[in-house]
Amino acid sequence: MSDSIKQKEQKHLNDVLAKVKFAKNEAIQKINRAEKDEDDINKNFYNDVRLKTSTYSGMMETSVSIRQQQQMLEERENSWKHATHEYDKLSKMEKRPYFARLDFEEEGEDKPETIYIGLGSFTDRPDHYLIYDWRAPISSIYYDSKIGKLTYKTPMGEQTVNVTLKRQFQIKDGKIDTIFDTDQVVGDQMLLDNLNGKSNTKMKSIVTTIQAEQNKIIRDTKSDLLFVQGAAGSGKTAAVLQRVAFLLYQYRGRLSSGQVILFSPNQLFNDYINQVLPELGEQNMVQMTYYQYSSLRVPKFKVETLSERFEEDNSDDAKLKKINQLKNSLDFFKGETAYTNHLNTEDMKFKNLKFQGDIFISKEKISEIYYSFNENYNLRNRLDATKERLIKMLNRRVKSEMKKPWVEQAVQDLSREQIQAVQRSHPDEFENADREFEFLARHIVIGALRRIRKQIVHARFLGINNQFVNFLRNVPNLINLDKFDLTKDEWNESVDESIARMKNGHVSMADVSAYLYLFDRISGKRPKTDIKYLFIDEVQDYTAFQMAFLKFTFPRARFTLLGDLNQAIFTHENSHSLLQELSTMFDPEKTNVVQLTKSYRSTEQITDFTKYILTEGSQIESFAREGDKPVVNVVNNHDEAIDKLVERIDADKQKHDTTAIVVKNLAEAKTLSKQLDDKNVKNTLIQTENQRLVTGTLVIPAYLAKGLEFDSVVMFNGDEEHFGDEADRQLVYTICTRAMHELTIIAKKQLSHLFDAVPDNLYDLQ
Ligand SMILES: Nc1ncnc2c1ncn2[C@@H]1O[C@H](COP(=O)(O)OP(=O)(O)OP(=O)(O)O)[C@@H](O)[C@H]1O
Repeated sequence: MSDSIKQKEQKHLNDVLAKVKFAKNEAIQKINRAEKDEDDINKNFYNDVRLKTSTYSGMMETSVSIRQQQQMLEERENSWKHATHEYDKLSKMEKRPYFARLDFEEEGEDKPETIYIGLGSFTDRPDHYLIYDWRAPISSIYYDSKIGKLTYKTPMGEQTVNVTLKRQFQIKDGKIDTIFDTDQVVGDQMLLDNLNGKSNTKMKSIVTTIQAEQNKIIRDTKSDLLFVQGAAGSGKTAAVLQRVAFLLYQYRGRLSSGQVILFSPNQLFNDYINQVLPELGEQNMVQMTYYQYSSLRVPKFKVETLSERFEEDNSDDAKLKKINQLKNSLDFFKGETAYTNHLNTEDMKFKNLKFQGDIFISKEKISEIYYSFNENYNLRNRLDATKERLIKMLNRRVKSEMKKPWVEQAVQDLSREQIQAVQRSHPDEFENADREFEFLARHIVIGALRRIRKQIVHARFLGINNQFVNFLRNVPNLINLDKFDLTKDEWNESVDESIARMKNGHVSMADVSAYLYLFDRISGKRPKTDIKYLFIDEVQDYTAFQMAFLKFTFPRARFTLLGDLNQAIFTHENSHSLLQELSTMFDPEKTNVVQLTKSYRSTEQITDFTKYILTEGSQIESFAREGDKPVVNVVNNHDEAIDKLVERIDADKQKHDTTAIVVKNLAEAKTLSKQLDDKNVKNTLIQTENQRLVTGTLVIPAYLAKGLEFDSVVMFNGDEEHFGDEADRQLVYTICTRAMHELTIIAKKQLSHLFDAVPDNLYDLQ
């Protein structure tokens, strides 16, 4: 780039920065003013508020005057918030106000236009944009087009422009570092620079280099279901976080971050991505894992953890696999829906309401009331009407209970202070002693019955555990077991196991969703209509049942699902039918399936190697970023394997911030970490998802490495003994695709056959 262009651009940058500085000073003054005003209002509160409390009109006047003071405080608070937000935005802009420039001519206008694009917009006077927000309609030209004619969408319809210049900047602390002019969509050089960087414990935003196919995902506003199927490292997670920022901008004032929910694979991942939105000047959406969501809702049970689930899924128990396949299916969801519908006419289980050890209202009576309402009632209003009746019954019982001997005794046992305290709510004299007794007795009975009242209000008379068991027992009548290759006996055995687990206070991942769905249906829980957008990352690890349940729970939400069917580490072969089952849950007209085939995370050498692990990996394209070929070490025994590992760790220390040694499960991770400790090799064992990611050498089980990336990855025990099963193929792919710059596989005796299809020239055998 010629010096004169750089000088001109630096001059423009200086002008913009001067204006940004000026605006920042104004924001500081506004903040100071708002703080001073607030201080003054607080100080003068008692002078300004006219306290008159002796007459009614005086009291009214006082309250109006307090309200006025409050309003003034609120206004100052708002202007303080606004100015602080502005100040934060401008402070970021001072370092790097924009990253791109576009020159174009609009159709019908002969004067060319120049715009600059940055993380946020900036005007020096109304409607005079010195910088456009990257999410503004016009900015999409930058992401979508090469040089030349194109159309883009505006709120008023399509607009055609002729783009004559696309320029990218790297600006550091107010100085232009580099300038690239490009005729590409988003120049490869800038992307390459970004991808060459080191891994980080926090994911970064990709605003400056969003690719055209990612931009389609980010700006989709039409679909009810947006399903993104993308290769490992193709930027699914990155794109979806930009999408959240885009939606918050597009629907500002109508959509808040609290109405967007993201389900992530594990807590570690939540932590990894939680800086992206704040970096873009937006607040984080609600983030949780499915495990958190479900376990929060069943506090009395311990839900199976990620690690337990992983071990279970990899067990060789064929029957268990079939049972889980059934429980995870859409058929199971439909069967349960049919079962709950039938509860409208019969079979609802109730518990006795007890008082002082005796039955107060029997379950038979409750059932009689519940089914006394006509068939137009649904489960929710049937329950509400039952509660209402029970409360009435309870009220009627107060009188008869007051005559019971225990009440007489309780009244006699009241101390003088207790009597005085109770009588305070009865300011007048009692007519006679009988009236006084009655008053005290009523007070005692109502107090004693309060627990039952609460039980009624909270529908504790529903026997949810019993009901769940009843449902499970009924499954053979609701679902064709043959389809799942199960016998009635096998099913019944599994029900016994579920019951035994629940008696121990545990519930499996496969059971918990069905349990919650049943609970929500019979308790008439209202769906969460406030959530407008729901995102699921790593959707291939979800079951069709879970998806149907989430759709039921968040009926107004638009779904964005991201997944790589090749990385299903929990649901394996089911994952391929997930897409098909999903298509039956959403309107096909409003479903958009997008494929991302280019992988950005890894070097060309790593992507070319990893795609051969998959049986159908030929579609995956690598991004041209050079690195070393993956290294495969086949050694004779464990000691040699550890020696090779230590060698690798030492070599990596010179080049990289993070080396992750990924093993199959937690037990292996623990053993290996200890062995490295014994050799004085510093390492961090990642054993729960509640830990924080750190740099350095990590030892991590595969299921916790989901969605993450590291400079260098060592797959330890990549041999036939540990990964000899065809079912491990997707897991091996997930492990190897975590590597950004370097990949090493250490195997004892014989390399796993899952690497058989990789051509010899794509790796170095050492
Ligand atoms: N357009 C882009 N510009 C810069 N970096 C990008 C871009 N797209 C993706 N990346 C980077 O590539 C890496 C992989 O992206 P991401 O984690 O979003 O992929 P993914 O599809 O979710 O992967 P996986 O399914 O393997 O977890 C990240 O470091 C991300 O920042």
